Amino acid sequence: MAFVIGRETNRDESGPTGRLGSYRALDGSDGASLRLDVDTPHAILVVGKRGYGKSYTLGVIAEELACTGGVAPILIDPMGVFDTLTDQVKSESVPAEVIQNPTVMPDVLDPKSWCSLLGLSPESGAGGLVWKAAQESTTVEGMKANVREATAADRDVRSAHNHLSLADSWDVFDSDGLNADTLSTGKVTVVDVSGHDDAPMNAICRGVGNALYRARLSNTIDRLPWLLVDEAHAFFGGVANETLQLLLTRGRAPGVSLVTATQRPSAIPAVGISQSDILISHRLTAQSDLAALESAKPTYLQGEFGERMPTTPGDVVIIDDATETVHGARIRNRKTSHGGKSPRASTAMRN
Ligand SMILES: Nc1ncnc2c1ncn2[C@@H]1O[C@H](COP(=O)(O)OP(=O)(O)OP(=O)(O)O)[C@@H](O)[C@H]1O
Repeated sequence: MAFVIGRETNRDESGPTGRLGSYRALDGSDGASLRLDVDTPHAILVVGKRGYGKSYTLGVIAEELACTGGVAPILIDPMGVFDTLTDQVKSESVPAEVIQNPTVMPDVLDPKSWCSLLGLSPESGAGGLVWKAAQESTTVEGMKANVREATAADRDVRSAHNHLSLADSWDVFDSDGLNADTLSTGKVTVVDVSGHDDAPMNAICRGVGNALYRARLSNTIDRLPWLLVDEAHAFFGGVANETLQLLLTRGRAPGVSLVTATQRPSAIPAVGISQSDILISHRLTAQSDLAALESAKPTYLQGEFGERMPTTPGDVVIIDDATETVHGARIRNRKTSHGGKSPRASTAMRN
């Protein structure tokens, strides 16, 4: 019989689950099957040092969600490695689509976030102009016009205008940008933000997260969204931070799940760890990362965690708040191919 991570022991057992992998026996062999509750909303944090399987695990969760009814999985892909989810697989099809060149609505950013996105202090002359423009206009063109018409020092007008022109050149803002209806499909939607700098990547992540949250609050979509974010430290450090924290603290009530993956748990806010009800940890060795996890989850981590630290890619320790249990497991093989392999000179020589 399989154990279901994230499902309280006294809960009805009929809801959907996804296959995560299997227990890791002491001799390294596979034990009983381990599944993930995908019936109710969760906040899941996947951590591990480079090359030990975080993206692979995110791909496994995405594959399971793609094959689950009633959910809308959306994966923010900063490295462009998840387009392989659309691979045709013989065994079982994984419904997936990739959105290249995604755009979001400009009004997803409030005036303060516009200043922060452009690296302007709201107290500066140029920052003040951007703040006012964002308050009074909902398109980047409109904001630029607003700045041009402002009565202010030439230098500030030029600076504010140049910063807005830079944002325009990213091509990520559009009044017809991604909305919850387009994102809420039975497939896993990969939002490819690779090729963008941190600022535009963050704007897209924020736009997608906000759209899903608002749509669930206003009951305009039926499916329960699951937002999966790889390299999450890059988003917790930018304008997407506010949205990710909102989803972590208030997302589950309207039915929005968040799955974040990072190689640097010490670089994400403590709430990113403490508010996650499921922690999937691949191998970690940096003392600062272990300390960040231990200070946010002391009850489960003391003793057992260090002792069970995995040594092989694909092996994990799972800490489950719902059942207050810790599990040593091996994540299953992907159905679709994994696109996150490190480039190797020896492979390039063979080609
Ligand atoms: N569950 C697994 N089963 C089989 N192989 C795995 C598994 N997890 C990881 N691997 C192997 O480990 C390699 C590295 O995994 P992955 O790309 O997910 O690492 P990562 O932790 O995301 O690294 P990075 O931080 O560099 O993105 C994969 O290419 C794959 O070969």
